Amino acid sequence: MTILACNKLRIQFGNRLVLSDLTFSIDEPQFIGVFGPNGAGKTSFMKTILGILPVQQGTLKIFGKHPRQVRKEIAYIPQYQNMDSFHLTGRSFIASSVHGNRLGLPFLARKDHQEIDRVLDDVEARDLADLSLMEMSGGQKQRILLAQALLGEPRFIILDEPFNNLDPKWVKVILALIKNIQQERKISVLLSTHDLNPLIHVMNQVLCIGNQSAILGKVQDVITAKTLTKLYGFPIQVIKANNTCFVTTSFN
Ligand SMILES: Nc1ncnc2c1ncn2[C@@H]1O[C@H](COP(=O)(O)OP(=O)(O)OP(=O)(O)O)[C@@H](O)[C@H]1O
Repeated sequence: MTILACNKLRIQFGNRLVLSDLTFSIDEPQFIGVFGPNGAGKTSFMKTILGILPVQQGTLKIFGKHPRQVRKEIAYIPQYQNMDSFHLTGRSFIASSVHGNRLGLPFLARKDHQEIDRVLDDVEARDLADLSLMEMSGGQKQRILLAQALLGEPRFIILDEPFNNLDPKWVKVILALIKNIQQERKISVLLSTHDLNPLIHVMNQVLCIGNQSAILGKVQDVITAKTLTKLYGFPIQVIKANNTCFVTTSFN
């Protein structure tokens, strides 16, 4: 079954055209990295998949349906989440959305507690269950957010720049967890980042967004100096070495 299909999709805010004529499909569960300059439309595209932003022109189908019809099957970790203001433990934070609601602590049945334990185990975070969010590091909070996203066993997970302010060790840990879950459950992951390098060996395909358009393809086909320089409108170098490639800029 086709997972995601866009046909001549256009995203626009008033007169500001963000993306136009997007046509591509994802036909099997994959890990897809989303890459592109600031303001290119990565978040807007993700919000359109979620049905938060309307499709203005063209079509976008997810699991063959309109985004709003499959909302419960898609988990979303937005770009900015200030968890410091919450006087909650990891478990309480996850519990606050166990019934799909985001605010307030619901009464939890035994099966809800089991579900919370399950998602904590999924991200190897049982030790964080009783720790206050205020005491957690960025990487620990990211694991709690991921656990919350796994409630209800989503078929599609969208993560908008989850690695902001994380050091390379935590990026590696979180990325390995996500990749493991994606492969084991055969679900789809769309993850945006400004640093593509940690994803090079993890993603199946990359979606490069820029210049009001997007290209989906294998890393070796899409991550080239020519393509990225065009999408960024700025010189980008791609250095290939030791079976990997590094995306970099020249500031000279
Ligand atoms: N609700 C909105 N109303 C008007 N313009 C918007 C709105 N949301 C986003 N935009 C504009 O649409 C463009 C794309 O924004 P978007 O946040 O999708 O980009 P992005 O690729 O995610 O950027 P970044 O990498 O900086 O997070 C930007 O020019 C932004 O100013």
